[in-house]
Amino acid sequence: MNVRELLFGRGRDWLSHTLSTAEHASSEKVVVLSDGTGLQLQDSGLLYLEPPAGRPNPDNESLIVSAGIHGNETAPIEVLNSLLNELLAGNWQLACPMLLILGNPPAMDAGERFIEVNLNRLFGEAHRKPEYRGLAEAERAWELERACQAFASKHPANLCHYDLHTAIRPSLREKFALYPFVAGRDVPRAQIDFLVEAEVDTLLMQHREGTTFASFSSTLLGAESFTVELGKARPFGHNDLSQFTGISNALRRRMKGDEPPEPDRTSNRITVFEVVHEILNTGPGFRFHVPDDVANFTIYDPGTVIWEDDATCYRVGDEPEAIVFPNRNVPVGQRVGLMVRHRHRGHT
Ligand SMILES: O=C(O)CCC(=O)N[C@@H](CCC(=O)O)C(=O)O
Ligand SMILES: [Zn+2]
Repeated sequence: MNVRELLFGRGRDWLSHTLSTAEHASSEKVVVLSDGTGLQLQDSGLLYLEPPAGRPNPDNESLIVSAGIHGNETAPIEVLNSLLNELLAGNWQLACPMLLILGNPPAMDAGERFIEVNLNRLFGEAHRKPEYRGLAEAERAWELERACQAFASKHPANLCHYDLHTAIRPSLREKFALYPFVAGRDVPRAQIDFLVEAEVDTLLMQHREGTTFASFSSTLLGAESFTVELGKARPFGHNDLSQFTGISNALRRRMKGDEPPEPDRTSNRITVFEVVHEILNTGPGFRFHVPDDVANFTIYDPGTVIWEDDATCYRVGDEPEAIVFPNRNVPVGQRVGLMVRHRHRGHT
């Protein structure tokens, strides 16, 4: 049996193993590759990797890379699975400690965004709310938090987390990253370089703390974290993986600990937006005036009414604003969309 089969079973890889164990906890397994890299399958979709002692880790960094937090966002899942298959086949060697996560196995198996509740709204303290008690997604959020906390305590230096997604709508800016809000910080230059290397050309700065996975790892683990949107969500078997080589190559380079490419500092490499307003479903009187089929980053002129209810009417302010993640089908209290505009200040 090769290492892959020892970890995941005959004929399986990480993805097929995760789908096959979607409904139950998988037993913990540990294997060591011939080069000394250790792998510990902690649970379904939860894999810890550690290079052998003494292997150079040039930037002394540790990586958390997650996909499948939404089960129907399949391309990033396939990207991570392929990178792991390459590593297990001995095509390259791992330089840094890493936690790889496929977030919501039952939703992946069902081809759905989530089963009972959106996992990416349950991090931080949110999974403890009474209304989520007993739900599998609340348990999973807590399990992922504990795994990340254990990883961060063991490898606190230069912790980075990339939470990979694809979007429901088409997007006028196809690949973009969201930077969770943490008071008083700005995006490090090396992170911008990495996003550009991954062919992500748009960055959206959040305006307040959230309950997403990336927000949790930024705020509570002190990680440099991003939610990275890589294109449109499609079912397994319908992705054109040639559209994802940017992120795949950039992540592989980081995992191997290779030098980054020389950044081109002469051009405007990334366009920065900031969130100016988060639209929430306010309940029965809520009316959302953005059509269902509108693309992310569609621009609205000043004065346009975006949503209203019996007490409030939100109009675009003095400068044009764009809509991101419009989705009227969310429970009361949850996000229907983000209004964003170009950020004036900043080098990035
Ligand atoms: O396309 C959509 O409407 C959602 C795509 C998606 O899952 N995006 C993340 C963004 C997380 C963040 O706001 O940082 C999400 O909604 O959870
Ligand atoms: Zn998503």
